[in-house]
Amino acid sequence: MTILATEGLTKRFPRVTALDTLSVTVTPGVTGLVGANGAGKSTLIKILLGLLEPTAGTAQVLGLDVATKGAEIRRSVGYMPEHDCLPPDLSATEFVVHMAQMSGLPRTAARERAADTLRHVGLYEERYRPVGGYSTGMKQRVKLAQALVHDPRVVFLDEPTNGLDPQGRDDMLRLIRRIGAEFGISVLVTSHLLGELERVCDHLIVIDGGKLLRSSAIGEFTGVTQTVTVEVEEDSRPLAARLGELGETVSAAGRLLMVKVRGPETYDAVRDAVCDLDMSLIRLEQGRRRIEDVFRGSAAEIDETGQAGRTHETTSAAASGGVTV
Ligand SMILES: Nc1ncnc2c1ncn2[C@@H]1O[C@H](COP(=O)(O)OP(=O)(O)OP(=O)(O)O)[C@@H](O)[C@H]1O
Repeated sequence: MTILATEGLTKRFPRVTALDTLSVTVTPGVTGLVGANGAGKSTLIKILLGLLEPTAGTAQVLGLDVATKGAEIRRSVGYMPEHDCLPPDLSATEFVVHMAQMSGLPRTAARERAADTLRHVGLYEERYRPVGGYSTGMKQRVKLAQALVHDPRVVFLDEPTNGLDPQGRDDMLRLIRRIGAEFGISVLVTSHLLGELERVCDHLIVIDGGKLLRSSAIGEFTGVTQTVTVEVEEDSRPLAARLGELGETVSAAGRLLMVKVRGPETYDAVRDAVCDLDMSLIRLEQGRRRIEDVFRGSAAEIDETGQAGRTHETTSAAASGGVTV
């Protein structure tokens, strides 16, 4: 089943091409859309909602053409916009009930759904207070609640962790995971931070300058590496030396040793060396690549394909944890 698909999607503004012949397919689950600021993420979401007309190309959401079925798409899709858009004098309840009614729910059903949804996003106690006095994290939850209140099949979340502190980010990421896993709603979530999408998504789409860099299942980004991480209770330097004598390639990262796996004999060598030195093994773990490492590695590849140097900057900046405006 396809949640959405674009084919050659292009959006040109007078001074910039925001989307450049983008062809992607999204299947059910939680999909991350990652790219630096200005990569074209919000533009794509607005086109998918039928709020912005593409210059060229086509797109469908839930099988509906964005060019002609915008209103129908918006009935089945929830949208959490990036920027603050909440009326400060209304309470969360008043606002979310209003949004539910706008989606066609009768008043009583709207009130019930709003109460349920606010409880799901963790805003039950404070729901009668005016939104203007809320913290950023609480405002993000109200925006999320209004996107969910009409029981959509899909939600588009545009930078939901923006402006949140680490605890708020963790809470929001957990909520996003629950929306996908427990409520069975497919999620398209954007971020300029690769690391946080790695934690919640099943699939990742990476764009830069409006072009597709990569679209893959998370497992394909983070497949196992040929490195094993070894941690012992004692000073690890004698162990590194011993493994070196046994012909293993070892590098140290703090108190951890990274040992290149030649084959099963590498595991035997670690076991024997730890025993010989009478050490206590805490951890022996096969390495998994982090998405950020994949992009560090692929910067060279990208350059070879002749893409603009900007791509390199984007990926390295994203790899270091974030890209700012
Ligand atoms: N209405 C508009 N008119 C002119 N240019 C626009 C308009 N909307 C977006 N752009 C430009 O299109 C490019 C893509 O913008 P977009 O907002 O889609 O990026 P983004 O990846 O969502 O980044 P951000 O997270 O900073 O919003 C940017 O260069 C932006 O300045």
